[in-house]
Amino acid sequence: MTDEHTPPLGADSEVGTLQTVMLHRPGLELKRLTPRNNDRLLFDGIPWVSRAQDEHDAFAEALRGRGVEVLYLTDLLTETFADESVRAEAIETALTQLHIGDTMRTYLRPLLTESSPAQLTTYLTAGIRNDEVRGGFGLVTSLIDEHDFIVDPLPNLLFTRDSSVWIRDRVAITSLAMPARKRETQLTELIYTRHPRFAGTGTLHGWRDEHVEGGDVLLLAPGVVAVGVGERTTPAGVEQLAREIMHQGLVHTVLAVPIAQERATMHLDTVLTMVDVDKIVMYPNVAGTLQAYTVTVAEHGETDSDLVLHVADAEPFLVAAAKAMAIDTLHQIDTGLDPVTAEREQWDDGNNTLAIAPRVAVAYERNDETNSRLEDAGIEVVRIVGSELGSGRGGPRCMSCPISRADLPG
Ligand SMILES: NC(=[NH2+])NCCC[C@H](N)C(=O)O
Repeated sequence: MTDEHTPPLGADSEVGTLQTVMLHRPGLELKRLTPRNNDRLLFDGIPWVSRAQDEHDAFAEALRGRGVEVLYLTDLLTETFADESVRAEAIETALTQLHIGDTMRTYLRPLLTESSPAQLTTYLTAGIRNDEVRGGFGLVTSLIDEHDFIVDPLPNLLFTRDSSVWIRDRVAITSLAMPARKRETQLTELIYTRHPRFAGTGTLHGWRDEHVEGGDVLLLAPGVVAVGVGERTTPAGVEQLAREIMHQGLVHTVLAVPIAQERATMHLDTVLTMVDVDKIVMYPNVAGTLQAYTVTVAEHGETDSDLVLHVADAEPFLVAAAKAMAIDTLHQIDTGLDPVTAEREQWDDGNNTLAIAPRVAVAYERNDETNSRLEDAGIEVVRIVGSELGSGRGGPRCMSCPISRADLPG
């Protein structure tokens, strides 16, 4: 559903003027975090939820102040649930995925079916704790601790970057690697396939059992995508993504970029982000060693599986990227940080900026050194507070899924 006020869907760069973005305002699902489950649920601490909400509201307001339309994942989901058949489909998929046994399944089905669209959104995002179910008791509920979950909460929904990514006018429904996040894409898939605003949008999702996460996917330039391969995106995952997007003619080159399989560098966007059409901010401690394999099409085929790929030898990332982008140099902002400061600021997502236009980037204010070097290089830094938001290890780029960006001039 588009009208003259709705920009066309999609993005073909990291830096074209941001028009529409999907965020998730942290809610009840964050209140589920305890010292017993935070590691499994991929948070490094227990956030102060009301403060996290304030910080997030300020982030959204900073974007709106720059003319960006902010959509919230849970609003879209609730709107999608206005349709009873979508609710039924969501409930069946959720029930199939949960490890709860048939007694609990039989009990939950009517509970979920009778709930309102908004209540269903809450159940599916904030989860259901054992002590919150009344009746339907069976072996499973007796064996699970009363404060454990029948339906796990999804605290990492905050990081909307990972559970879907737009490449030109298609949206990839990703396949998340960590068990704690798997259910997230069930929700993004419902939104993109069933919400009227996205009617007719083509989806990419041929991953089978492989993984691709949006935080690993960087749209370096129209036609050129870099994909991190490490803790989250798997080698066969990037191959499949490359096949799909090259077969569909969305891009001509994919750069596969190996990154250390560590929490600190879980996604490519924790290591580098773009701040201008030809400038990136990059974690200096990896800058000297980051490599890329350039993947292009050697021969087209009937289907994406028939495509013959050409994979070049690994080259330094900046060299491979500039060649693919057909520019002389992809500049790395010289942050000149000593390795310890660099390591501290990388951990706090200093390199995880969200460009809202060429040379304008949203960044956590705490990363003083990186931010002032960005400013020295002529980048306008829109600072946001992230003391609580950051405890999930994600910055402004992780917390945003661009749905529409203006094409770059020229
Ligand atoms: N695009 C990103 N860097 N996302 C960060 C995600 C952080 C989240 N706690 C996770 O471990 O999955």
